[in-house]
Amino acid sequence: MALTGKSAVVTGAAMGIGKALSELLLENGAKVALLDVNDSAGQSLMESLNQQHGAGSALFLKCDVESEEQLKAAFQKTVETFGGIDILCNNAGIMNEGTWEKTVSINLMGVIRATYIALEYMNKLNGGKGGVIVMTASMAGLGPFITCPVYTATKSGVVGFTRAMAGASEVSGYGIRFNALCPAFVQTDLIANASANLGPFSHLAEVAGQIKEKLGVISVSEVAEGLMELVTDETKNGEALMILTKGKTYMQFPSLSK
Ligand SMILES: NC(=O)C1=CN([C@@H]2O[C@H](COP(=O)(O)OP(=O)(O)OC[C@H]3O[C@@H](n4cnc5c(N)ncnc54)[C@H](O)[C@@H]3O)[C@@H](O)[C@H]2O)C=CC1
Ligand SMILES: CC/C=C\C[C@H](O)C(=O)/C=C/C=C/C=C\C=C\[C@@H](O)C/C=C\CCC(=O)O
Repeated sequence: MALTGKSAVVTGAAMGIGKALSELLLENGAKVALLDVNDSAGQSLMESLNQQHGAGSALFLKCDVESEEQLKAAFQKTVETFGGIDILCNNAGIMNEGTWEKTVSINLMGVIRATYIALEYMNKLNGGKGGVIVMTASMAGLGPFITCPVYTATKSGVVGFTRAMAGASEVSGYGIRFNALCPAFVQTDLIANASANLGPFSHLAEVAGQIKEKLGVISVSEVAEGLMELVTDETKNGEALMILTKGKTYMQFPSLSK
């Protein structure tokens, strides 16, 4: 999929991985709706990106993925502004084992909620043009990350939802590809604040640090490059792309049909 003239929605776009995803999509010619709860960061990012890429290239919309109403309004405004939605990056997420219900609400329910709203515009069966939906999951979605069981559960759910939607879309003819990005540790505020957010597993903070030391930390740009592969390679559907310090590789899942 060439990106020139395409329009993308990125949730959690104001900082970290979402900001890098948005920047790379714009650099490749897409228009981007930046959805985030952080009003000040979102507004300043929009102004900066529009200075770099031309007025009207980026649109910040304050939006909490926990809110059906705010998501519906943001998607509607995106379609009114850019003419449609070709790409959705379900990126917004937190890691907080102390407020685990909120972690589930944002990381898993928010992904499902945004996906279903996007389908109203993207699904060819609804008159849409099709496109691609990429979830920012995690390596913790592919194997248990013992210091944050609820975060692991949300990311495992995101991977499962992505793969099931990929199959449903292919069989139904939605014209939409679904893929998951599964980074290990990435240098953002999320991991900078992680040890304070382990809740009942705070005693395992040292263990988390040891895993991080062992696996290393990657840059947000490396994650954004992975996104571009999943967005532009139209053969990719139902994939989980692992992004590690040693490079990118696709998860090989056991086949249930054999
Ligand atoms: N940093 C890491 O090591 C890794 C992060 N991830 C995932 O990447 C995604 C992005 O995380 P980071 O960039 O690291 O975090 P971050 O904390 O740097 O950025 C997250 C962004 O999402 C926004 N956000 C939070 N709750 C929101 C909500 N309810 N609605 C809308 N926006 C909201 C924040 O305001 C912030 O701008 C998350 O889903 C995270 O689980 C996955 C693997 C590794
Ligand atoms: C304490 C910091 C918490 C979260 C930070 C960040 O958001 C994140 O998601 C980091 C995840 C890092 C996971 C690191 C290792 C996970 C290892 C195993 O659980 C999965 C390993 C292998 C499965 C895939 C495979 O190679 O077969």
